[in-house]
Amino acid sequence: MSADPMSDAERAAALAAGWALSDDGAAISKTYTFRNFVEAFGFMTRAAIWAEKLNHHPEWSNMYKTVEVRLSTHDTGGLTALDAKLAAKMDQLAKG
Ligand SMILES: C[C@H](O)[C@H](O)[C@H]1CNC2=NC(N)=NC(=O)C2=N1
Repeated sequence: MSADPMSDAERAAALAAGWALSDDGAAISKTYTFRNFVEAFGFMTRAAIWAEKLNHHPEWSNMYKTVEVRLSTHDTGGLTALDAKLAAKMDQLAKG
């Protein structure tokens, strides 16, 4: 699936939503903190379903009630519109 490079507007929106840009500009990352492990894992379950729908998958790790997420488009080695789309969807899903 080819994806357009992430636009300046999409990057600004992600940063405004609390995502951090990597030093090389090729990824964005964010740590979500939930009330407990079950809510953290429920978020991951919901996000996994959407990642599969988008065919765009996060690099993430879960420690108890936190979920660390890193998004990048492996096929292009940088940030694309798919990363912006998945980031926005994850933010929405994190609200429960
Ligand atoms: C073959 C499969 O469609 C590709 O490997 C997809 C799967 N999920 C993906 N996820 C991410 N983050 N980047 C990709 O380039 C990517 N490519």
